[in-house]
Amino acid sequence: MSAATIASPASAADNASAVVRMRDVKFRWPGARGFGLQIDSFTLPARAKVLLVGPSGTGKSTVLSLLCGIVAPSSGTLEVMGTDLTRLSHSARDRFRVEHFGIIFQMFNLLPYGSVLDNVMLPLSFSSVRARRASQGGTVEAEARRLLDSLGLDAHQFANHSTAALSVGQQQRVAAARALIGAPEIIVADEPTSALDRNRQLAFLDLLFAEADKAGAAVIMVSHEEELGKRFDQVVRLDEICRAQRGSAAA
Ligand SMILES: Nc1ncnc2c1ncn2[C@@H]1O[C@H](COP(=O)(O)OP(=O)(O)OP(=O)(O)O)[C@@H](O)[C@H]1O
Repeated sequence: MSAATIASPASAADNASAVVRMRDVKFRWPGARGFGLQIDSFTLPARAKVLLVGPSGTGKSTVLSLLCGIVAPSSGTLEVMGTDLTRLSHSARDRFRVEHFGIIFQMFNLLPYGSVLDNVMLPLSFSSVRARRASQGGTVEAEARRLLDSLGLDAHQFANHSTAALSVGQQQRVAAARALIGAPEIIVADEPTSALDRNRQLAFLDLLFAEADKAGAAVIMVSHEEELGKRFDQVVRLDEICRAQRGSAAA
């Protein structure tokens, strides 16, 4: 296997300010025949936009789950913002995640009975740091509305709508605003554009990146569509950074 390190053009400087560093990480989903993977080295520089690509079922979402502490490696080092997540308890990882990560899930995971605004402001209930940042320019509601408008969903019209009544594209904007509110340092996005046509995909990425830049956030996005890579600083193929293992207890 080749061990590849994600690095932007100014590699030395970026490495010094990397937001994620993974080294010799091993993980296996439970069960004797569970899928496992091993990541030798992976570095996400601060403020970088990185696209992680690979065929379906090869472990892209699993890498994202490891990276943001939803699951824990069995061995190795996983450093995020200078904190080794492998040393944190499950609940400490949960607190750490909401503070430092904005996550756009593949199916968006919006609260179906909450309003658009309820959904966008949800992370602020769990992170006082993000709540403080979100209120810097006024109120947190004003910031939620600003993000929705900026991402292409008219807040005046939709703020109090139930998210269950929104189109997929509209839900995607709500999920993105929820990830961005309070300026977490890392935005993780799992195939958020797969339901859109190419023009809408690219337009959405432009809006997402403009807000991520404003917040100073790095973005790591997973997709099986390598052509989206032209919008990113770096495209990384999953098999460049990790090997998958099935059915043995090696990992
Ligand atoms: N929650 C889970 N429990 C057990 N095994 C899982 C779980 N999630 C994923 N897996 C296993 O991990 C393998 C990799 O899945 P993963 O979702 O990471 O791949 P992917 O590359 O993101 O796929 P896709 O592009 O289809 O979303 C799957 O084949 C499955 O066997």
